[in-house]
Amino acid sequence: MQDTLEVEGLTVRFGGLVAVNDVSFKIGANEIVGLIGPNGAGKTTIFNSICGVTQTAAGLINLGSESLVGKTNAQIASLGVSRTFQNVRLFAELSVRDNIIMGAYRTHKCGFVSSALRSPQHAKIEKESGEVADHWIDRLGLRNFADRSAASLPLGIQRVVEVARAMAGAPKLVLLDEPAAGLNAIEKERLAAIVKQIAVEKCAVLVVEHDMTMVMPLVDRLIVINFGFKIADGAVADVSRSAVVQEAYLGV
Ligand SMILES: Nc1ncnc2c1ncn2[C@@H]1O[C@H](COP(=O)(O)OP(=O)(O)OP(=O)(O)O)[C@@H](O)[C@H]1O
Repeated sequence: MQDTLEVEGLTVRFGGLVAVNDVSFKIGANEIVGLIGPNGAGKTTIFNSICGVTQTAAGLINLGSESLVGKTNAQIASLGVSRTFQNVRLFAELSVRDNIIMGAYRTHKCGFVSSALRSPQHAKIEKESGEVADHWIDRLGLRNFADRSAASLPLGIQRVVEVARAMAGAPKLVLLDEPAAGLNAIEKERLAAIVKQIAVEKCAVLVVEHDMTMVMPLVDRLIVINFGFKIADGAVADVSRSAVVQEAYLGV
């Protein structure tokens, strides 16, 4: 079976600095993979390359049969890559439901004129997007918050809303950028359970996270980056036993 994401020989340069050096990995559907490494290792740069935010110097990034290299962030999103942010980026004044509807809209191509004139096509999209939002509200336990503004909610709930918004776009790949940042232990546990649920949706998940207490039980596999190089890729137990990883990452 074809992998959802295939990264081959990815290299990214910032002037003279090689931030990502010939990195290759694959992620299959339903797989949750952690991307870890010390500060400045190159994790965010890999993330941003997949999203089309950072220009690559060399290598392939394929989502199924589609090449993502050279595509814009918006094109990549419409091909099926969703993400959440370390600093939650919701529409603060909009309700939880409307935030999630925004995620569902992304899958539709309805022009400005059609929207402005409230054409039958636009009405249909609006109805479908509402149904998708309600599905994710119920699925991720957000019903009690659906009509509240995003800004009025605790960070732990806002992160769940971001995941729901990402899922409403029916992605093939979800990128989670430090989802545990700022959460307490209970919120982390709840979010980890939710991430496990979304992987069941034939969705591949790539998580950048420093918090090992959240990552270890969550992921199927760990990829470790150090100074731009991939130094390990395997099951959590194997990677955490690796001498190279312990030396580089844990400073042992
Ligand atoms: N826009 C940029 N211009 C120049 N250098 C950059 C840029 N973005 C990142 N870098 C450098 O590239 C290297 C990799 O950075 P990156 O942010 O990808 O690491 P990281 O593993 O995500 O680190 P952290 O865990 O601290 O977020 C670092 O040396 C960083 O200083």
